[in-house]
Amino acid sequence: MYIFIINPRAGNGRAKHIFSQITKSNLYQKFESTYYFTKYPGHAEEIANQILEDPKLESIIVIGGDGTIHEVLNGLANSSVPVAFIPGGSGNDFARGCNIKGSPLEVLRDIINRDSSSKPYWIGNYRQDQQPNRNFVNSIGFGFDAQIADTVNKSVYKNILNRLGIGTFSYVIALIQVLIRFKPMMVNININQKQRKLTNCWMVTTGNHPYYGGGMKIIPNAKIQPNILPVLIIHDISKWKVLSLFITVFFGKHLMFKEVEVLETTGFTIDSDQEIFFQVDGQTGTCKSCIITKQTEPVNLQGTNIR
Ligand SMILES: Nc1ncnc2c1ncn2[C@@H]1O[C@H](COP(=O)(O)OP(=O)(O)OP(=O)(O)O)[C@@H](O)[C@H]1O
Repeated sequence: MYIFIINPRAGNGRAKHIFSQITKSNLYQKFESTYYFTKYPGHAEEIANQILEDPKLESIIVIGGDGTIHEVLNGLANSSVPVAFIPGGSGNDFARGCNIKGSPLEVLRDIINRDSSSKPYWIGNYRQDQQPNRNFVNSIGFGFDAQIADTVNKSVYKNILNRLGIGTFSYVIALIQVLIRFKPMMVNININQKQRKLTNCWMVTTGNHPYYGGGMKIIPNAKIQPNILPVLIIHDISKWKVLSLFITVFFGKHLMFKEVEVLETTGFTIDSDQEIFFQVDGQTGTCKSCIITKQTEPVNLQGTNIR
């Protein structure tokens, strides 16, 4: 049996609308399924964890955005149950990263038709301030990008621009707002057996695929692969240069700047005496230390076009 988990709030109601369309289709009548709507933040994680006990469960189909798939994959712990995703959020970076194409019904058809050929996808793990280990599905970032994500999440313009289909523009507005007030971080990074102290650090970000902020190619060389995490570090840069650097992010050309480093590692730690702003799959907070690694066991994803 297929079990749908739908976030009715994702994409300002888009996910709910998509599921309603699906239930009216002939395709929906062709397989056994049931569904759950999430009722509050964190609920998708609880649902995913509970339905694992269901002996009839064949596959979980998530309809929502990046926050919803983040919760579901955290709720599944290390289970090998196949997961499929129908994008219904605002940013949908996960769908972009996994090359999920077509209308919701086309994606559903792919999921149903290809259920024997799921593709592996390697998520990342993070552990902040001695708290339990958690998973990131897209990316985790510290510093400037985290403050931009936080400003976007709290803004009034996010929903308006998303409705107009130009959601990425909210990141441009937030970038300028954050640029004016941002103070570079003082952080210690332990990476590839080297301890580095960065006194003028703008951001440290890693991801399981290139996309962030509704389609920006923040880590252009990130690949869906086991073990390796590309880590992008921006430091010792002036505010004006950051502005020109972020314009080039849209074309993936920001790696040309000498202040941008990309290292490859199996894991790293970051810490500071001060609270560091972080974003994980678009949700934000602060911490003083974090250990980041890549999960070795893959998630089985259905209905993607991962190459
Ligand atoms: N019933 C609900 N009421 C309020 N919030 C909810 C509910 N169900 C889930 N949520 C929360 O909604 C948040 C946003 O969901 P999600 O990220 O999937 O959509 P989005 O923000 O529109 O898309 P994207 O992250 O791709 O831009 C999640 O953090 C989730 O915890």
